[in-house]
Amino acid sequence: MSPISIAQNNDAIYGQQTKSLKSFDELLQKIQKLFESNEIDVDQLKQLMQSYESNPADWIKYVNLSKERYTRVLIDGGNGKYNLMLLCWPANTGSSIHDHPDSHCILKVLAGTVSEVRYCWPKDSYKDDHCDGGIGGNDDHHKNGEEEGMIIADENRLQTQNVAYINDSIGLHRVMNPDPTMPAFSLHLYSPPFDYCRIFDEKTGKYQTINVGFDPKEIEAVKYRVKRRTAAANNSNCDINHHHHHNHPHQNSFGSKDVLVFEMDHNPKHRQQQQDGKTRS
Ligand SMILES: N[C@@H](CS(=O)O)C(=O)O
Ligand SMILES: [Fe+2]
Repeated sequence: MSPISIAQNNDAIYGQQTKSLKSFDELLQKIQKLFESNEIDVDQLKQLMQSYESNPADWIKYVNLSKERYTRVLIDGGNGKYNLMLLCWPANTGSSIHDHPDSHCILKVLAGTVSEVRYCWPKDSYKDDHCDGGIGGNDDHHKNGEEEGMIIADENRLQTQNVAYINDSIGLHRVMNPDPTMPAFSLHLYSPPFDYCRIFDEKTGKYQTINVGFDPKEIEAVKYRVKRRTAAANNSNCDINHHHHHNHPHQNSFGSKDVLVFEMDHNPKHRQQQQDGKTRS
């Protein structure tokens, strides 16, 4: 796969006149279109995210709200170039302090209000991975046994429609939905995608590496399975003695047409497997 180079152009002129996007699908398509290129302007991405006017009816179908923790629902795997996901924050929940391994992270609040607290990297942690390369091995980087509390760099309250951006060179963060009763929802775009990150202890600055996955959305609707069969099997009018179409790629040797048959799948286990497969693609 070719590497994606992401340009950061602070003088970007894009979006000065960005018209607002009223449809979530249009946003998804525009993001896909942008990523057709191998050089993507982050500012352009931010502006795209900014330009979408959140309407819960658009994205409610992705919602998967847990009772006690935030959930991550994959919307678009971006052909390996990015992950676009809906994060569902129950009342009074938050993430641990974490990094975004070499990824650009653009976040848009779709509903509710979230607070973002930014932290400086604890001494040596950033350098460790970026100079020595490689995660894993020894997660204890406080060689002299000294422990240091983490330093808050910044605190932002993000309202519905607001967009925030972070990457490892900016620092670490923790996102929270402080509301005691209302859930919050945010749209996150990560490029390139990552499936692990580091979480940090606020008091000691020590970290551990964890895997981050997706929460498959429960499917309410009946899904279809696709089966392939030939029309000859259930079409008595088919004349199997006529061979004049045998060069056609969709004709089998008996001259009947291959058709796709959609079949309802009533087995909930299959449905779950299908969904699992989809969210990991
Ligand atoms: N980066 C976090 C969400 S957030 O707190 O920014 C994640 O991908 O799960
Ligand atoms: Fe994050």
